[in-house]
Amino acid sequence: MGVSKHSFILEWSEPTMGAPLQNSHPPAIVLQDVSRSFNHRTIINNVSLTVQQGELFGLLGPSGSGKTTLIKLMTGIDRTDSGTAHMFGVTLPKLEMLHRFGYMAQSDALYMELSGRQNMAFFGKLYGLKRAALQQRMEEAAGLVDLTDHLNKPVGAYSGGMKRRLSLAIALMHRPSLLVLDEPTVGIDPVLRRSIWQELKQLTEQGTTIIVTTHVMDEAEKCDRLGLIREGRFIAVDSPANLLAQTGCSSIEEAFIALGTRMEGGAVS
Ligand SMILES: Nc1ncnc2c1ncn2[C@@H]1O[C@H](COP(=O)(O)OP(=O)(O)OP(=O)(O)O)[C@@H](O)[C@H]1O
Repeated sequence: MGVSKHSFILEWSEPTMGAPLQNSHPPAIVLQDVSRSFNHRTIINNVSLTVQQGELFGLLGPSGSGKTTLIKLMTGIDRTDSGTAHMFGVTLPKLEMLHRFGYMAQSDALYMELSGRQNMAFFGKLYGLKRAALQQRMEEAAGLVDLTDHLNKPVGAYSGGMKRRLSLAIALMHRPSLLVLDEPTVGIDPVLRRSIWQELKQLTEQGTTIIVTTHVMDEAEKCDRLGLIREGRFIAVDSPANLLAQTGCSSIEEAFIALGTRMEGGAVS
């Protein structure tokens, strides 16, 4: 049993002078010269990035390149060693911002002995949803990930893909302004994956900002912009079309390899 994402201890921080607090439409995320090390090893190296509200932003990079670490810094789940992170104009980390985003971690944070319905109800209440709204949102989110018929089973009896789908439903349930999804479609079949991506697109059209990590290239191509990350640095941040045009490649995978070779050691923000 693990609910690690909900048990992080965050520190309060005061808004920084000069932070864009007066702007009614501040970017969803602003990272400025952010770095993070573990055990004297630099994992995120001086990264800057702005993600606008309503953007569908994809993070693409090899295993261990720092994607999960970066999204933890963007959300204030982890703190930077240097540099600053803002979400909707608020300096991170800040406890109250936990209600502004839905986070789907790579490892499912679910109670195995409870049913899918009980898990959804538990997290829904944590997010402050009350009876009627909670019921409605649970039904909507479960339908979206095709779990309606399995909600009464204990999660311990779910397949890996079903657990992923339940985690996604929980992240979607409180309709956050920002959705952060760490490899959301691993173990999900192609048909359902397509409908989940259609829903993600619709959410961004309604103003939700989505940040998603993926290894799946056809998913990467659906993003408004992609950040290609290698060894804790961006080697490129641009729309899929521009990345292809810039490299003359016919696929994002090839573009990633070409840019990695071309820009060895360089950082782009
Ligand atoms: N809390 C931590 N303590 C020590 N090392 C860490 C910690 N978190 C991440 N790392 C290390 O940082 C590196 C980057 O990890 P991260 O999970 O950010 O990569 P990733 O790009 O998300 O990889 P994947 O695609 O495999 O999920 C790895 O070498 C990992 O072992």
